[in-house]
Amino acid sequence: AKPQRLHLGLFEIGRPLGKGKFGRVYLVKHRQSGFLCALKVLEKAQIARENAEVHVRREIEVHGVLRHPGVLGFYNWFHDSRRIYLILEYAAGGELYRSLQKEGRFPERRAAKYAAQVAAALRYLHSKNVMHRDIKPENILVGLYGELKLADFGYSVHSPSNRRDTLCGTLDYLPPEMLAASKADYSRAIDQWTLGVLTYEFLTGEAPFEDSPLSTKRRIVSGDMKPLPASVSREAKDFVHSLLVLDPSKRLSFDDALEHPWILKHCDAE
Ligand SMILES: Cc1cc(Nc2nc(/C=C/c3ccccc3)nc3cc(N4CCN(C)CC4)ccc23)n[nH]1
Repeated sequence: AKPQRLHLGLFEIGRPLGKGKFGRVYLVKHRQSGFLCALKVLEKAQIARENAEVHVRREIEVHGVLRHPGVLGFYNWFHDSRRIYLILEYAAGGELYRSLQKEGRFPERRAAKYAAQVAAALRYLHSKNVMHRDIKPENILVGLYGELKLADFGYSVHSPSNRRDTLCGTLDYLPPEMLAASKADYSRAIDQWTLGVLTYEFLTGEAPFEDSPLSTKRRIVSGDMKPLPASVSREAKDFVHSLLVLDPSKRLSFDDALEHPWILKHCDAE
């Protein structure tokens, strides 16, 4: 049969799940199949007011090509005169940051599993030359089986495959380092740092450099993170410290992170 155009009538609207910047997210059921999805409703007027057309276009363009168990599914989208509708995967476990808030911090086994899932999802994003740029517990949802799903690709961009094609004019005068690391490498290093911050937060319930605004900056640039509690294992400390390295080129790669003793200790035995 000819695939019919998508419209709101195809869905039975359920409870609101949350309110984002440009509109609400609802739990909905696709009437025909009974399939549960999350419908993200964006008000066009609100998008225009915030001059966020590019932002929304990017979210659709970037999220639309991603398919990975650690990335929230983006099924399709449609619009009418007043709104844009994104049909997204329904993650039945809710928001990760609420679990972290409620439990204070996670046991090491759970923190290690989560860190491995985020590392695998980030490695996938980079294989697609996508930089998320906004990884934090607030942007991570939990699936039905407790698996993590990176969500909210509004800030993400397709990082150019390498700096060369973003440079105009001759390459002759460029210093080696400008040609050496491609943009993707830089964004990889950014997400490696973020994985370190996230893992620290899983283990302690706090961010490693959390302080008053001024001293947070000072702490970050000097790599002066708040010490992990003595109760945290040596392997966990080593994992976090291998990611929160000031020199971007010296941070643990996602491949190495997934082979780290702390991860293998907790992730082998399913
Ligand atoms: C896009 C999406 C969301 C989603 N699932 C859920 N989103 C949000 C909160 C969503 C939200 C959206 C915008 C702004 C703020 C929050 N809250 C949820 C809460 C859930 N429950 C059921 C599980 N309980 C432990 C906590 C409450 C389940 C799924 C949720 N799947 N796909």
